[in-house]
Amino acid sequence: MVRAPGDKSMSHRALIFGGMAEGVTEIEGLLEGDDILATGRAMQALGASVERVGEGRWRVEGRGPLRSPEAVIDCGNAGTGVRLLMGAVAGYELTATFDGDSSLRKRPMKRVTGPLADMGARFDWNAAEDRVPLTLHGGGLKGVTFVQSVASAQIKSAILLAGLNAAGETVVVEPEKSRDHTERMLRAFGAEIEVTEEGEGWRIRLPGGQKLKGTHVAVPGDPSSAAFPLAAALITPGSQVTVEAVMLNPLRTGLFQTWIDMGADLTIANRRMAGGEEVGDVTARHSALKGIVVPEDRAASMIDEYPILAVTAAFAEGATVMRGIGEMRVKESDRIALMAAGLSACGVQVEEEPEGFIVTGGPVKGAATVDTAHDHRIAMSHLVLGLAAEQPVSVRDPVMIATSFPGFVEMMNGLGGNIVQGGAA
Ligand SMILES: O=C(O)C1=C[C@@H](OP(=O)(O)O)[C@@H](O)[C@H](O)C1
Ligand SMILES: C=C(OP(=O)(O)O)C(=O)O
Repeated sequence: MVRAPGDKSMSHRALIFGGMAEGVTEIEGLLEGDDILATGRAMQALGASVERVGEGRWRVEGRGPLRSPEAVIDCGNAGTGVRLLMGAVAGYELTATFDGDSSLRKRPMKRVTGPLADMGARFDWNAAEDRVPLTLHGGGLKGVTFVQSVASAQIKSAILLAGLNAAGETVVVEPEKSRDHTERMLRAFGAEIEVTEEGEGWRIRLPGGQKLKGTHVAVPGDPSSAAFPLAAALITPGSQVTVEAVMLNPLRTGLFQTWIDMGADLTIANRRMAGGEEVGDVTARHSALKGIVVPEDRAASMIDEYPILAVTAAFAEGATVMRGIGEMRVKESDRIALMAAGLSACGVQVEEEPEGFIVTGGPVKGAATVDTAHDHRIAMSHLVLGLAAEQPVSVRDPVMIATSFPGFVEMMNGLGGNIVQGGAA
């Protein structure tokens, strides 16, 4: 039995909301990964008090309106960090410059700066349009109605956070549902927020001029991280792994359903509530998987999980068709291209499409050194593949694993894996 690190989405939000709130926020189970530590430093630079008081236990205290930081805010590798922070600060009278690593500098930012500019924030592109580094001038916002064209919780969250300090009402219409951690956690911080079902998605209404109140946040285990040890069990003969206290928010569990559809022996026990979310202990046993066509309307609920799904598909009988996932190309790397290249190098049959890919199972040779382009999920996916491949697999640049899953190598080796760190790449 192992425990996955704290959920990354909830950890960013707990630090940001805590720093915007009046009073003290106590967090337990915080993911102490590099993405989150960068968000903690950012909130501190913006004037909040952010203090580690024990393992995974943090105390955050808002100190009035956020203020202009003295230095550039470095969000590292974190898309969630930079986009939510921009939304959070946009409602305050301040100027802040945001930057990140070479991966973050390639990711689109207009999807968030566009609606924030409609609300009244101003932006200077410091290097290239649509990219960090950029400078944000906040304050004087008015609420807007924004209809999402991509199902993105990062965009939705940035607009809602800006809306807290805007004049009038902010409305976000999502034609397709994306993870709802912001809506749930804002409520826990005392915010008034109304969510109504609309078609396949929902309409979210948030009155402006609201103050958050500090609270207690218990962060459950991250299903996106739990996916790696569970995948290892599914593809390695004789294996069984249980990950305890995994968050089971239905907007995050598309992968588990997909594996079950592929014939996986995956069971969930001890369902209970923790930190406002349902959690459960998830057990995977080595299974004879078969390829399927993954329903496209499931994409938002498993968008970060396609790399590891593709690995398990390589060990399945037949083809697994993954489509409607063009968003994968604008994550920490172009994940469709990187997975296609990595799997092909390991002897797996992959067909790349503009907005998806098809993986056909068969013997997985391994015996390759794979590029990860600063992407934690590409690195972890190929290391898991290596556990069950005929010959070992190496990954370049594995240091990014620490952004979301510190202790990954130790956990996998504790479960019987043989991942060796260091050596020639
Ligand atoms: O809001 C969040 O915490 C996240 C939203 C998703 O991104 P998009 O909003 O770009 O879909 C996801 O890929 C990311 O890892 C975390
Ligand atoms: C896409 C991811 O994160 P982010 O957008 O925060 O960089 C991820 O963790 O897979």
